[in-house]
Amino acid sequence: MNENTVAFIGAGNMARCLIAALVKQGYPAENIIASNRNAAKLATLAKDFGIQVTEDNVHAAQVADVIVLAVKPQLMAEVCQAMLAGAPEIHEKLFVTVAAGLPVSRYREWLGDIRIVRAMPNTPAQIGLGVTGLYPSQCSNYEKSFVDQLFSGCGRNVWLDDEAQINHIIAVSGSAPAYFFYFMQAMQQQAETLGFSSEDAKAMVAQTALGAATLAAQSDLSFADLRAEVTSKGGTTHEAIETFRARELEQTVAAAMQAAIARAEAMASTL
Ligand SMILES: NC(=O)C1=CN([C@@H]2O[C@H](COP(=O)(O)OP(=O)(O)OC[C@H]3O[C@@H](n4cnc5c(N)ncnc54)[C@H](O)[C@@H]3O)[C@@H](O)[C@H]2O)C=CC1
Ligand SMILES: O=C(O)[C@@H]1CCC=N1
Repeated sequence: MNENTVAFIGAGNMARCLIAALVKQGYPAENIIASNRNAAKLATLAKDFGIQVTEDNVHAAQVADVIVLAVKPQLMAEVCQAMLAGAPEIHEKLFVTVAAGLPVSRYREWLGDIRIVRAMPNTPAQIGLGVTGLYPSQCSNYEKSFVDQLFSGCGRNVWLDDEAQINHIIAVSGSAPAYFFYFMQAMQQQAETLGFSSEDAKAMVAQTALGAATLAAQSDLSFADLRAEVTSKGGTTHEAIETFRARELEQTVAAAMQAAIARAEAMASTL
């Protein structure tokens, strides 16, 4: 499978995470090509990972066996239509898209009756600790297993039977690293208010998050039971948790996740 050439169309944050994971898992760098409008990003990718780079999307698509679409959803129509105009034969290749919101039906309007996997990774992919939702359409078993391998270095893959679930995965894992970063940012700010240096505050918050996440991932206990282990009756944690509860943390989290889903659904109809 490693002999397939993989082209990334759009070489921003997400493409960089995926390329980092691929190269780390031993995918041959010479079989990866990234195309981008911004030459500076390409130079950094070439230097960091030894991959091929180009500013010509059509060239990248032509030399590839698998084309990973990684531009912003708002640019996807223009990028796909320009690629197909430059190289009509590419509609025979396997496409993977990481864009939020856009359904398979839109790609078929732009590229013809293509075989495609919608993927929803997240940024911890770059250190092999990501979650990727995958929804295949008209793909062979070989193609599905190739895509599974492509994302396996990113962390955990979750294959979906229903395309609507991709929007749910956005809320649960695609967008979710940002929720945790926001929570950690708020904690760091308060730690600094308490007198810790910015460096110490960040290190303490990150280490606590790492410890809690690792413990939760390795434990058979539920999140509620793990929380109970920390919470002494009449103690400090109880006061903190009751403050979150009084300010409706659970309802806030649910509303934020529903807002992410609603945005993805709106993108499907407006882009
Ligand atoms: N950042 C994230 O956590 C995640 C992002 N995604 C999806 O990944 C896609 C890319 O997002 P990011 O990497 O965050 O954005 P980004 O803005 O970092 O990367 C997009 C790249 O596309 C390049 N570009 C713009 N027009 C182009 C063109 N005509 N041809 C070639 N390259 C062009 C830009 O220069 C930029 O480097 C989006 O569709 C997003 O929905 C999916 C999951 C997670
Ligand atoms: O914010 C976004 O739209 C993208 C999709 C998931 C994470 N980032």
